[in-house]
Amino acid sequence: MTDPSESPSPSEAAAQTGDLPRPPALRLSPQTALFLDFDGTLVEIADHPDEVIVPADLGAMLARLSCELDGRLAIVSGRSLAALETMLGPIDVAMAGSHGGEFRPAGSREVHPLADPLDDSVVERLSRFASDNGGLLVEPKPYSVAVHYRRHPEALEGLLACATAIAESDGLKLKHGKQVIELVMPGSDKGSAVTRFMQSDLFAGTEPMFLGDDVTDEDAFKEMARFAGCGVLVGPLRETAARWRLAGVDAVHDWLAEALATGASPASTHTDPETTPSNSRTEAGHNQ
Ligand SMILES: O=P(O)(O)OC[C@H]1O[C@H](O[C@H]2O[C@H](CO)[C@@H](O)[C@H](O)[C@H]2O)[C@H](O)[C@@H](O)[C@@H]1O
Repeated sequence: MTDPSESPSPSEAAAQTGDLPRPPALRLSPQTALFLDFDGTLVEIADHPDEVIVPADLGAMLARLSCELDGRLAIVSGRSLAALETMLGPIDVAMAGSHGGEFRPAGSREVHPLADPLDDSVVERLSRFASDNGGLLVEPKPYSVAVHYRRHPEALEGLLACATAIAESDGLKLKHGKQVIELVMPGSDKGSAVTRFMQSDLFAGTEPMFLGDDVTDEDAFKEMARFAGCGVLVGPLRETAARWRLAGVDAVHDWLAEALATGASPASTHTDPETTPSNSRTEAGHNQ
């Protein structure tokens, strides 16, 4: 039998193989909390935000997982809660939207703001830039705004200058995601969203896992350390605070489906002694 103490930790394995290991099987135990990003994690990236293909069974699978975890599953997205509900239908799953600007607990459709709304003039100024530069897509959300340059890569430099100027004059935070520049209220990100959930009675004391693909998910990966949890990078390897990696959206679906097929295991946790490091979980750059 393998002695777990002789198995490499994720960071040792990463150093040996140049990659992050696959996460251990998800166990649907009372100690587990699960946080899932949406775009690039649960659905493949598409050319336009409205063009993503949502698998027909995704909402039902998430609802089942949430039920097995007694509500300790949350979708944490840059999208608005309204957009997530349009994509997934009226499922009873906890969600945080607009990069931590708003959230709703499981079992409720009531939206709780976590940030102040953006001033209308922010969207107006970005919309002016967008229409002057070939019609970039502006996606206003209740607590943030995104400008997509996927179809206009030539506009990136000007967009960055425009958004940086607005961020500085209005005291906002700029996020640069996948072919998108976003402005959000300061203090609002995926890390603060995770903390909001982890401080609730339902999530308190559990070990969280956060699955995400984008650099905006790094705030949440780093926050995992506060709660003895770990991040799972979805997609190609890059510099990250995540400890594990799944190759892409299909691998995420398989990993979640395996957990449902195996069923609840009340006495166990998702922690796997062979892959869980005993040292600090925040160290970044181990895959540089
Ligand atoms: O946190 P997420 O759930 O990953 O949301 C991040 C942003 O996702 C959406 O934009 C991204 O996905 C689009 C559809 O695949 C793609 O066209 C775009 O280039 C990506 O940036 C969404 O529109 C944004 O509001 C989210 O912040």
